[in-house]
Amino acid sequence: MIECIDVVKEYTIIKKKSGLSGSIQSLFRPEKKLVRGVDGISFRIEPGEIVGYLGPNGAGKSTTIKMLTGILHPTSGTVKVAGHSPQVNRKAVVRQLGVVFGQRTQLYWDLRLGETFELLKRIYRIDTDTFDTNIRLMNEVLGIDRIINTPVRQLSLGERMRGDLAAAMLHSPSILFLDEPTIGLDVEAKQNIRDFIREMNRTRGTTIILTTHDLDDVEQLCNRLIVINHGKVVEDGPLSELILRMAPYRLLVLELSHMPNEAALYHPAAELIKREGHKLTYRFHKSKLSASELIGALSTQLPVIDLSVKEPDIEDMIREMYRSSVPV
Ligand SMILES: Nc1ncnc2c1ncn2[C@@H]1O[C@H](COP(=O)(O)OP(=O)(O)OP(=O)(O)O)[C@@H](O)[C@H]1O
Repeated sequence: MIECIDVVKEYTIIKKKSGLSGSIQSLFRPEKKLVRGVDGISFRIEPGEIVGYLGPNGAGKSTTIKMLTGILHPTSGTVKVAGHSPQVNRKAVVRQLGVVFGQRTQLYWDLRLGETFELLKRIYRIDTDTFDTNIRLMNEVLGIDRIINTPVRQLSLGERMRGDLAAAMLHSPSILFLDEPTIGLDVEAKQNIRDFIREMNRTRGTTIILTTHDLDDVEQLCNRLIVINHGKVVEDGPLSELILRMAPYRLLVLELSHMPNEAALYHPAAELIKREGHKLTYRFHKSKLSASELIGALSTQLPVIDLSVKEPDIEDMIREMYRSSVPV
């Protein structure tokens, strides 16, 4: 459904020279340099997937999305969306796509939200039945009816995002690109947006590609992550697999009523990594031992009064992924 094969995108930049004479020289005899925004990426996304497309700033996420939507042409390699090249057959691709940028609205600032929708109906030539059905659905999942008569410029950030998402879905696209859809929103508004994304994927089978720096989005929504850094794909797989590979441990924290003898603290498959008063922290390998097995075994030999299991921190894991994928 979406395919990139060995895609490279080069940008030409003017090399800046230092000092006033350098600046003047650059003006008359600019020295050009090629930089790679995307450097040979390949992946395939099947219909109905929710994929997190992650990477640090400047990794090449926007460049990829722009090529998939036909805004940019790859320098080399193949890009296919729903069987079409976005560069050759942009119209056919655009019909399949909804795109939302969290940082800037695609709505018309001076129109009421409802008027914007009417305009999009004409631009996309959406038939009245489809339009009415979609407006009804957007009312149910995004509460659009409460803001439909408000001029776009008066909408709050969360309302505007709901408007943008509804606008992107009016022509029933099969693919939705969401660029930072929860940026700047409060906890409740973020939750609304995530519910909407899940709902579109569940009820309509919409394929969703999400670029985000919000790891709660990733945890709550994405079946799969593609991580890029310096224009190359450095990870591609389910979040659970990445976690197991990058952070295979869990922690069990036990609080005891009193300290028993040393031998009782021992478990053959878990390492006691911290002792603070009557509080003990064990580290164990997730694939070798379940938390309930460990809790069962230790609570027979220890006077446990409280416990908690801690999962590895996804933020740490992603940070490590970005750090370790820097080319030397
Ligand atoms: N128009 C352009 N001209 C020159 N270089 C560009 C251009 N657009 C992007 N780049 C460069 O290409 C690389 C990838 O940029 P891109 O915007 O795709 O990254 P990104 O992952 O979307 O980053 P961010 O998270 O900051 O939005 C960066 O080094 C960037 O400086």
